[in-house]
Amino acid sequence: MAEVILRHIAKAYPGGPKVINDVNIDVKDREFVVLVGPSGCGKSTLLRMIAGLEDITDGDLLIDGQRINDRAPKDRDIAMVFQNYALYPHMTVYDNMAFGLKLRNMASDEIRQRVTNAARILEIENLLNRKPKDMSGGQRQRVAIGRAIVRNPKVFLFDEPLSNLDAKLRGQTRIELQKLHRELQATMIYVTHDQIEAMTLGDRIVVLRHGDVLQYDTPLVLYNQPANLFVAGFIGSPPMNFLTGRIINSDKKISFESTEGTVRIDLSTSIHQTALAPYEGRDVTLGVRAEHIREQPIGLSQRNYSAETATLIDAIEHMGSEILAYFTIEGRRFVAKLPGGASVTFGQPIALFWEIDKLHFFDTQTEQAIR
Ligand SMILES: Nc1ncnc2c1ncn2[C@@H]1O[C@H](COP(=O)(O)OP(=O)(O)OP(=O)(O)O)[C@@H](O)[C@H]1O
Repeated sequence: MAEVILRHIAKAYPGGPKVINDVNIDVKDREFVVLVGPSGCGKSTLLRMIAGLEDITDGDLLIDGQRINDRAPKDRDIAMVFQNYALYPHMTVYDNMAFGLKLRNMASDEIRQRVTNAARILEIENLLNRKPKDMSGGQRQRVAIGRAIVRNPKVFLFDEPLSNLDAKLRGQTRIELQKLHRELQATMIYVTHDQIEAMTLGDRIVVLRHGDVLQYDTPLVLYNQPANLFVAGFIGSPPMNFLTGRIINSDKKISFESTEGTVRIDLSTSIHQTALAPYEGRDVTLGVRAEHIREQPIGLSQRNYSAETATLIDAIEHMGSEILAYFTIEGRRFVAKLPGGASVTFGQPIALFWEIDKLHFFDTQTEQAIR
């Protein structure tokens, strides 16, 4: 069992403002939770507080119900894997992995068994006699993870462990980390600034900004029901398209009209109607994902797509199975994800349809989703 609970956790560095404000997170036993957010949002600070490498200014940190705020890092039964691997350059892989166990006076048979087992899981058995300088970045990263595994900790912490790897290796290692998590059945907390890494690895994801948790939920909920503009724009690739405007109500028909009036969408038969009714006359921001803009409204019932939006495609990216088609509305760049076979040409006028029930609306002032 290893359940980690952060209750009203706050952090201020000496003489500075708060960099973590009242954070509440529960990580269930065996869960893989990812902390994600832009640079400086406080994710490393939060992880280091869990590891015991930073003091906690306020709040309670509980592991399996025990408050461990003041417990030394070595007594927390937590292992951390760092971005820069932090291997000892003069030691072999075996000794790097065995070192922490020797310090704990573990019997050498037990050490050998643990190191061999970790090396098998990570498929680095043939590297045990190498020194770090004679290995690739990906291999060094495995050794760093192996050093955590041999300790058999209650909780694994990862601080951007893949950021020194090239794109291809990052992709492969992501899949290996998923397998590792399944095999070890351990609680893992993982920090990254990369939303794709967060989406592919996390059972649940904590989105942080300026030391606040903006949403904590599963990848699919973050993607399909972002709680606010920030999460909507941060999660997803390509990012969600946004258009500012207001809700108008004429002849008892609710619709969205963009600020400059070039887009008007009848919402009167949509799922948004009830939630948007109180917003009549107010500023809202419409969000639409690239895959919900279509070249043709095939497969949608009539009430489910917008009147066509006539536009000019100003850039095209052929991805093979799909085409990213870029266009501009009221000075904002939009992107539509069209099927690979779609006949779109640069500079040609095109009519695009928006899936109405898949649109998102946000209160422009509070930035919160309107539901
Ligand atoms: N030792 C320190 N003393 C004072 N302020 C610090 C210290 N370490 C971090 N900070 C500040 O705390 C805030 C959060 O930093 P932190 O490193 O946790 O962010 P992060 O989200 O991990 O960013 P990055 O992705 O760039 O590593 C930042 O504003 C940073 O400047």
